[in-house]
Amino acid sequence: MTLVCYQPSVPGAWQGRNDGNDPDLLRWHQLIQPADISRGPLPAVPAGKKGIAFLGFSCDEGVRRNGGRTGAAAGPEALRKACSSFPVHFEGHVLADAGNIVCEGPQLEMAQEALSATVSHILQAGYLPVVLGGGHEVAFGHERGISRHYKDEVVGVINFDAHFDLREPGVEGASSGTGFWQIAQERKKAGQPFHYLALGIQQNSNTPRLFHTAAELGADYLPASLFQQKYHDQLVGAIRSFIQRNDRIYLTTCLDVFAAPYAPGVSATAYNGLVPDALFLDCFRTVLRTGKLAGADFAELNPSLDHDNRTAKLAASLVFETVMNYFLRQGD
Ligand SMILES: N=CN[C@@H](CCC(=O)O)C(=O)O
Ligand SMILES: [Mn+2]
Ligand SMILES: [Mn+2]
Repeated sequence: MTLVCYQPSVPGAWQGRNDGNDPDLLRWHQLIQPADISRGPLPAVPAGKKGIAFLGFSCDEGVRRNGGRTGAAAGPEALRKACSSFPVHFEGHVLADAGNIVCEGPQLEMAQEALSATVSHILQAGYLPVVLGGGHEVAFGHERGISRHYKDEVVGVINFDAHFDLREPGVEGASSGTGFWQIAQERKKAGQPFHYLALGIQQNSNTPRLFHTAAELGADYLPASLFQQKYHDQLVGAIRSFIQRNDRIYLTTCLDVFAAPYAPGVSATAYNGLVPDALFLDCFRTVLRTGKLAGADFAELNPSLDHDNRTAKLAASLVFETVMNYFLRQGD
């Protein structure tokens, strides 16, 4: 595959604790298969098994254009490190590392196009793409790649985020805050519906204009204030009914949806964000267990602002959830 902005995974990206080579001692770094997809195909997935391909999106330009605190370009590297020592609780399934799409300087649109092409290549190879951001401008490229692959299907977008990211591009163009508005426009052009569910929206982080745009575009959202145990059934019910309206689901998690003590390593921290507790996990797993998941990503990790790697570890735990639920989901 010919690719711009592409770098294969660097040697040493996956390193961690080693307890030995017996199958019941293995960790992800011992099993992951690095692939240079500019030179050859991803490894074949054995019959009856599943594959997940990680892809880094190393980019600061979206957050820079959005006036935020840059540093998310180092997110993929930190996330790989934080995932490296996870134990292997599955057999026969393939974890591959497809490398990185790198945004050089201001070339955001080119990097997003490369991301889109690579995501659709990964899907074509029978893998689930799990994209490691990067700022939330990762969403536009990732979703375009999924929609490119699932041309005739309805792809719903589920975004765990404090923000709508429904801004219209400004003088500098697209940014980390415009992704879902851009997706809505593309859907309109193609005569397709825009199905968008934002979870964890903060009133104190979104202008009335953004709430208005959300209403105009027919976006669904559940505010952060609803994330209380007493609303458990309402939350899970709303997520389930959104999923039912779609053939495929693109899941994106903006790490600033979490409260600052859990996620200090993001551009825009939220003092009153979600707590990554059992209630959140139930909501997150409801999406992962649908059988419709077409891709997942984790955005806005900024290692230069992190404390004790806690944001990286939280994001890595969600990657672990994604892998476990995708590989071990019953009924397919
Ligand atoms: N991807 C982040 N988007 C937010 C950032 C807000 C901020 O930097 O305060 C937004 O555009 O609203
Ligand atoms: Mn956000
Ligand atoms: Mn966001």
